[in-house]
Amino acid sequence: MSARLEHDADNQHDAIAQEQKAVDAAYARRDELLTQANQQLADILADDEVGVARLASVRRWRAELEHAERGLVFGRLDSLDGSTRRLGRIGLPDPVEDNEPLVLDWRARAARAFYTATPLDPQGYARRRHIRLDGRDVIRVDDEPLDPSLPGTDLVGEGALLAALSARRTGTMGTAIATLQREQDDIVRAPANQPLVVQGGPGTGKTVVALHRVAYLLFDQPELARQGVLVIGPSRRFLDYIAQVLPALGETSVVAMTLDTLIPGVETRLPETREVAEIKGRDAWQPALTAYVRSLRPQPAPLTVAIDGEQVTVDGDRVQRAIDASAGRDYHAARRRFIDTMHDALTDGVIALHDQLVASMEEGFEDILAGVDAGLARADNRGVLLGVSGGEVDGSLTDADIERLRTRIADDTVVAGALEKFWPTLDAETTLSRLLGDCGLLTHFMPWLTDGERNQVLRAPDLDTKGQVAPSDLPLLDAIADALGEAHGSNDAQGEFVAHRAADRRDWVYGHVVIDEAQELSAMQWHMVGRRVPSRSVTAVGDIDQAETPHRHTTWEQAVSVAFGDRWRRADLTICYRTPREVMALTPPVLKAAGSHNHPPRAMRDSGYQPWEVSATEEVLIATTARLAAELTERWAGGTVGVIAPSDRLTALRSELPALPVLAATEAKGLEWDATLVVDPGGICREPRGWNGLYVALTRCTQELGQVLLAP
Ligand SMILES: Nc1ncnc2c1ncn2[C@@H]1O[C@H](COP(=O)(O)OP(=O)(O)OP(=O)(O)O)[C@@H](O)[C@H]1O
Repeated sequence: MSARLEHDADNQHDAIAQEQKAVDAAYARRDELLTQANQQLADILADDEVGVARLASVRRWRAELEHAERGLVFGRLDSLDGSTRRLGRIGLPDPVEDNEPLVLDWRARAARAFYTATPLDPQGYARRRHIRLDGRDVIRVDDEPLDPSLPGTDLVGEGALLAALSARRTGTMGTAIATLQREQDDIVRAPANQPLVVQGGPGTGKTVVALHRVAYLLFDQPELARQGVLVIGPSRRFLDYIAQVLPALGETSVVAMTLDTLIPGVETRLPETREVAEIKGRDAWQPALTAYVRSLRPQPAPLTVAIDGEQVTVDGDRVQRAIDASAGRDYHAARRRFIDTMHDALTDGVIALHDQLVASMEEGFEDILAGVDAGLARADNRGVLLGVSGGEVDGSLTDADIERLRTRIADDTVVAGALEKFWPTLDAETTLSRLLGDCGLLTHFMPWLTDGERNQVLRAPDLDTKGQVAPSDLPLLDAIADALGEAHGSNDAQGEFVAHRAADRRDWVYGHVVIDEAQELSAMQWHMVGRRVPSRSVTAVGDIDQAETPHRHTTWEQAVSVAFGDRWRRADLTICYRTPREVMALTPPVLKAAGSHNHPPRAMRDSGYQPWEVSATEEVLIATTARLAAELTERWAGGTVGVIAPSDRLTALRSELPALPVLAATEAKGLEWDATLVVDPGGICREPRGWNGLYVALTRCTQELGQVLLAP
């Protein structure tokens, strides 16, 4: 061993020993805090609001401590003044109150330099150290001097980053808190008071950034935890990331959903064509549906209700005034207001009837009146409620009598039935199905549909059974549900954590919403998201060049103007961490053919594997693919291999390759493997938005790409 290598090894050994001491102290503190938290949980009495809130907060803290077992400490910053700070997944306070924390939370402002300091901009620091743990053992230490006289690079912690990126893929996403890059960190910590749209090519860490931003915002703005953060991802698999990357948060303050599950209790099971999805995604549905729901309010007409055997009528003018006075509210809120007014009007009607009877009595028909009143009182106890009886009519009603009468009218099932008939409660699914099943209504409210489009949208009205909706119906359903409002006023959701309460409510208003693969949202889906966050505190990440849904937008301006107008900010991620340089070199012509004006992101590393192509005729395509896939599986043993092919080849390939993921390009979005085999790329290009699909397919590998071309 040369003297230099020996010296490095000694240094590494000393540094590991030094860090091990600090890491041991951190784990001891974490264990102590965990014991304290468990003790507090046993002691807290949750018998009032304060107790319940305290219990929830200690539970949250305990969850954070539990999940911090892995990677408790990952870095250290050394200041020019000789002081040091260690960074970790969570902050650990020193046992002595005023002392510096033992471990600084990576989200704290003071931790920012760990992600942004470079030799060119050292921010008062002399060194950054990455500490790698295996369980509780320090196994490696990487030092990076932040000395302005050294050559600079735009990568932070390059050694640790390269090690993380070159590791074999296991199929699960890990946290990147130790190696977040500057442009990523800028987005993670950006203010949340304005919509932020993040454009990033494949592998630039959009998902990583989106998830770390959630963790950061909940730390930096604890009040967000009260409202909760909604994370919308493209697939179930994406949602599993939450559990891997944000374990403690996922349980308490974060609701993770796909667009198809945004309405609790409604499942999207009906298939649909791309054409129908495109039509139903258009912005013009929003005003059309609002107008349609408005049209369902009743027309003014006299309202006659039998109360205690008497016909009580509210005249048309008063009904008209009540309908007018309820305007400006959603359908059910307006209905509730109208019904309140009708209860008043019917009470007035009964009182008027009573006054008439008294007046008649005064005119000398006491005996007739007494007979009538006594009969009514016997029949239904009205006499008791009015405070009068056949034997002792004195003609006057007290305020308490009138109040009792009104309550009774409000509780009367016959009155309720008549009012329900006049202004019915509606459910969103039936209301939407009626519209979609009625050619006349569609023509009236959506005159902009061509005849062909209307026929595609039109469907049998008997499909209104619960759950029978297609994915593109969901935003329509949501728009209708919003215009209808809650039929019975707000019902408080149950659950200890915000996440549980929010997930059960369609109309929960979140503090912040994060959307991954945001390029796929239709205009109507943007409306659906917007309803959940009226503050427009939104982070949307995506790649406009990977869009595969049938909606027509091709720029972010077109995509998000529906939701944000022009009041949004854009940030770009420009470095590709996944796909190696050799593979990214293939993508510019594909991107151009997809009609994009963007540049592919800059790959940050070589893998040492040149992409390769093999040609095969139709007859041997499957067998050739199987052979090549077997070779790749062997070469990448311990890692992962994925196969991407045109949709019409999937069935045949899947039966030949049962042990491997065989996916269409659209299904492969967001996924990555060590090696990817793309089968019949020409066939992928011919699919709808096929060049975008091929762009996705080519950029899934972290190391090696092979293509099986179809030979003529
Ligand atoms: N700062 C980082 N440190 C370590 N790994 C990172 C970092 N940034 C990104 N990665 C890794 O790079 C890969 C790509 O990240 P991610 O999936 O977030 O990219 P993406 O932009 O969402 O990609 P796509 O558009 O293809 O879905 C993942 O393996 C991720 O863990």
